[in-house]
Amino acid sequence: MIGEEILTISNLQKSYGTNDVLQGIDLHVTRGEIIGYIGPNGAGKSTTVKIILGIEEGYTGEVKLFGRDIADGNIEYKRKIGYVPEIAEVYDNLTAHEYLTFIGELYGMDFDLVDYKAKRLMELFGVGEVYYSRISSYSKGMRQKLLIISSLLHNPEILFLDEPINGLDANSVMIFKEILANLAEQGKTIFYSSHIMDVVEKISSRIILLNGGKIVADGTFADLQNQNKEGTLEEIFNQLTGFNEHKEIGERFVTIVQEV
Ligand SMILES: Nc1ncnc2c1ncn2[C@@H]1O[C@H](COP(=O)(O)OP(=O)(O)OP(=O)(O)O)[C@@H](O)[C@H]1O
Repeated sequence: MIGEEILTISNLQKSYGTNDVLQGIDLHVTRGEIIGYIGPNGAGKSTTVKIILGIEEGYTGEVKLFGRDIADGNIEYKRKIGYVPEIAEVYDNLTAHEYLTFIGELYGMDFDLVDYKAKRLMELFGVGEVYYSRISSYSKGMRQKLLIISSLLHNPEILFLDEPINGLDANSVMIFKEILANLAEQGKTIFYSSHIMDVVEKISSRIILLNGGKIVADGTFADLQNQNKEGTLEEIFNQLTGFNEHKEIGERFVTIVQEV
């Protein structure tokens, strides 16, 4: 059902010691949205996602997924989530066939169905020929494609993607953008964290910028352009995070490199 609220975050706060990473996040996400979740290094993007996934505890505030508080002890909601972490631990000694069927079976899928889906998806992503090869022999991009496929095998309702196109070549990025647009059309919700601003600008139906523990911008790219100096998302990001020292820092960096 389009228009249905999938994710609701109310006054989410999280600290690590004296580091108050999230200082009251409020967010309402509707089915079918592609949220570009951006912010400077260390802003708390991964922390937010880990809390929603139930991997990170010790927060205050409330997180509701599919209408239920994730802290209510019922972990059934995790079956409806797909996740591509920024850094993933994959069992390198397995083949994609072994790994993906293992993941599928963890989700309670039938072996033959998951094997069929995994093989077809690998083929469509241009890596069908390494389906029976060990993951340890994969290139970076091949590994990334495997992670993307593994997050989608069980047909999740919501996808959390942390730098998902790391290592993908230009053609594969184009395929991936189409996959995301199609998933959103089918009513899937996508939460996309990345530093690659031109891709975020193009694929997101809504962009959320986290800075200093708070959401400092929330809207379509056009909204953000209207509220700020017109320009690319990269320029808006620079403006909203108050950053304009790149030239000076770059010069000083190279000066120090040249000291011998
Ligand atoms: N397990 C942890 N223990 C202590 N501090 C942590 C832990 N995890 C994250 N932090 C801190 O929380 C802050 C937010 O980290 P987080 O990984 O959420 O940022 P991010 O926005 O995803 O950054 P990046 O863009 O660099 O991936 C950082 O200051 C980080 O050092």
